[in-house]
Amino acid sequence: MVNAVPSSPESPFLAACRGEEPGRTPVWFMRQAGRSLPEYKQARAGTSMLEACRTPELVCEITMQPVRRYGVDAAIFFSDIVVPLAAIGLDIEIVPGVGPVVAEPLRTEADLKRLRNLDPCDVGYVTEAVGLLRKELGDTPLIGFAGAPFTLASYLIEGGPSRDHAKTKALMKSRPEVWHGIASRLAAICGEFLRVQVEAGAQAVQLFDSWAGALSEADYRTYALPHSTAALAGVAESVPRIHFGVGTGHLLEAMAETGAEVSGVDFRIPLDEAAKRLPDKVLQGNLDPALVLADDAALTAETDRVVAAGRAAKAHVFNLGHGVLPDSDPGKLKLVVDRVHETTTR
Ligand SMILES: Cc1c2[nH]c(c1CCC(=O)O)Cc1[nH]c(c(CCC(=O)O)c1C)Cc1[nH]c(c(CCC(=O)O)c1C)Cc1[nH]c(c(C)c1CCC(=O)O)C2
Repeated sequence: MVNAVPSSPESPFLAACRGEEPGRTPVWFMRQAGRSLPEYKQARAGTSMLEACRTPELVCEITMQPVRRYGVDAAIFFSDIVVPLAAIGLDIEIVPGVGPVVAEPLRTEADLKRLRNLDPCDVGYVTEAVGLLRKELGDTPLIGFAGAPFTLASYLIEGGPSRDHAKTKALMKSRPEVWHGIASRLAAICGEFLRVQVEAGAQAVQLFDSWAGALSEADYRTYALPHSTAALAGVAESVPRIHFGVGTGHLLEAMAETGAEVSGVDFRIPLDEAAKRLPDKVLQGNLDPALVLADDAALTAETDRVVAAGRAAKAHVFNLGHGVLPDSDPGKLKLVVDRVHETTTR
């Protein structure tokens, strides 16, 4: 008889995502790779953000940096939400300190044809980088991700980052058929981008609808929900799906209707309150990223509070309520990881 290969130790992150009781509360951070790490700044020196995303060895190195330094329970693939848009030929740049900037914003029906489907060959560097990472990561799971249609559309329609998303909302209301055309094409692109990552070996995905909080619940349901649902459908049944937005307390139930197994909660809503509203969902969150800049006593107390509130959920994946701020001290993030692990290991 052939000896069975010892199964790898159960990942606390994947167990929690499935709604099972993990051996400890898993923790990872949105934007855990990036400017808060000196080794990131060194690795990125002289390479533009998009160029870095297209260089598999560099993607692998940068993705691994926070895993090595913090001992987090999951890695997030180093890329950006606009990578698939640049890959289909849109002229997009990521400007340091600003964000994605689009040379010719989308505004009219004629612009629809610029949103062609994503072919896996367009992002061969993603497939290659995920393959490298699976070997490097061992038992640590890799999270793939994409931007949701509304958040991507906002960059494409506004031409860059926007506080009020005014042009996007105006287009939505005055030309709904153009809006739905743009958003459904973006859904196909981000669904394909997620599929590429999962097929290459990502064991979970996160859909970032960072700016969905700018919509009322009624508008979210009409203009965003169907497209986010379509984007996530492509990887349903294959891996756990996390869904996240900022300032989306009024949208928790509506966003949960996309079918994602895990609901990201930003820091404005306590996890125990979110758990009451979403009893069937695994919750991810929600330490205020600003607290990482507080003193150790305040940071530890707040970490403990989030862990305690998370016990009300079906299962809890500890995270920040939004991405790591660039001024964060990596030592403080390590303190958070260690505290969560020490206080929750069964
Ligand atoms: C809205 C959004 C974007 N990109 C992303 C979102 C959704 C998440 C969120 O709400 O923050 C998603 C993203 N962007 C990046 C990741 C990598 C994985 C991770 O560690 O989380 C992820 C998951 C790398 C990145 N994406 C970007 C950086 C900084 C680039 C640099 O180092 O110069 C990183 C590490 C650039 C980027 N790209 C974007 C912005 C707003 C910026 C910041 C611009 C700046 O302040 O310089 C668009």
